[in-house]
Amino acid sequence: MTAVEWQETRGKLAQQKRWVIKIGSALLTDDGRGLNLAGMQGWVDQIAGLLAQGHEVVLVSSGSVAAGMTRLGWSSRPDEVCKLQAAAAVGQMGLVQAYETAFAGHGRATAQILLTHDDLSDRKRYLNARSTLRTLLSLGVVPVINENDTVVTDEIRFGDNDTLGALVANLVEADVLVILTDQLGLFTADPRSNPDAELIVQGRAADPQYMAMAGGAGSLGRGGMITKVKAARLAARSGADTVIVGGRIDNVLTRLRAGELIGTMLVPDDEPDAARKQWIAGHLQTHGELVLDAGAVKALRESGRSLLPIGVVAANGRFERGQVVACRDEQGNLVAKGLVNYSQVDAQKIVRTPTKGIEAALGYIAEPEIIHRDNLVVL
Ligand SMILES: Nc1ncnc2c1ncn2[C@@H]1O[C@H](COP(=O)(O)OP(=O)(O)O)[C@@H](O)[C@H]1O
Ligand SMILES: N[C@@H](CCC(=O)OP(=O)(O)O)C(=O)O
Repeated sequence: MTAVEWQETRGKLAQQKRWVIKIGSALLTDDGRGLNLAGMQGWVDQIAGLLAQGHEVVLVSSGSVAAGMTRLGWSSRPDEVCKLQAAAAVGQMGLVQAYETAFAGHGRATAQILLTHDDLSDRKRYLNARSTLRTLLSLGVVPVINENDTVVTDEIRFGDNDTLGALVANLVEADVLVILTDQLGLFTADPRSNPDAELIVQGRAADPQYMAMAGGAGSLGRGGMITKVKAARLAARSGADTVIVGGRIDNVLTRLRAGELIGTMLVPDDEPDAARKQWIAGHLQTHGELVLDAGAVKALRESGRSLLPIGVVAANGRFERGQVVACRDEQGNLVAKGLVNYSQVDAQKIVRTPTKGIEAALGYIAEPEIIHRDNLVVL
């Protein structure tokens, strides 16, 4: 790949609306001495700038265990899980307090979201997390996400927040995942032990050579570069680019947006839209079906609209909210697949119903659409 091609790819960042930004322990904890408040203020100022330019930002932030250790006066990381969980609970307070204060200076509200693996593997909770995050973004709020360390056990933890960042990028279908860390990016070998290692500027997330180059963590972080390269691969599944970059670089986020060639950019093999659709279509089985009238088929096929209950004539089979259903025309041809917002029982009650009639029919309204267009793959 040539320098001109690199530059072209970086130029896309300014147009990429939805960013997930992950800030790692190695940066946040000021080498173990509590939270790096000055650093946090700097990233928040830059994120506020991104928001003002029309971007949406989800922040995935580590730092709870390290912040908790300082608050509790512990100088070394304990081995016992219960102590780590206690430290996380104490430290998370300081972490969100620091973000809330820093964002308030820009007139922005923040929202704390603590997730576990179960939240993302259970369909219903997955869909709820997704719609809450989308709502927060539409309100201009900055979600601040961390793993719910207090309730997870070793077997089920993400452990590192790189993986969590990538799954969040899948969840919100982000355009780009930015991983801020303590090195300038991915090097051909761990620069701590290989001073001659060279920075990778750009490559394909799926390229196996990057896994071979990546080593483990420094003293504070959990995952090292291996989990960052894996995260880039995961993020690519829903079409997101990943940039691994030094969080201590002056104005790092602003400069990334301006297209500067800093850090390492790892891109998906497929076009983002194709990857995103494949992801929705491929990672879930279909459970039941919705039968669409001709107007709804046209709205989906020709105008890329969401599917509203008014255009649905029947809901067949057994499905729950959050499962994938097949959408067929009245002749039985497959038109689309998508994540449905209502169970079969409720969907059947609102067929042919205008949006304003949903509440009267069900006694509640989950979403105005039966399938949102972001969750729909037209085939
Ligand atoms: N090929 C590599 N390029 C850059 N850093 C590497 C590489 N291999 C291993 N590392 C290590 O990964 C560390 C960053 O990961 P980690 O400590 O988990 O940070 P974070 O808390 O930001 O996730 C670096 O400090 C570095 O020592
Ligand atoms: N959830 C943990 C973070 C785990 C962690 O350190 O992850 P990472 O920043 O990826 O090395 C915490 O807040 O302390």
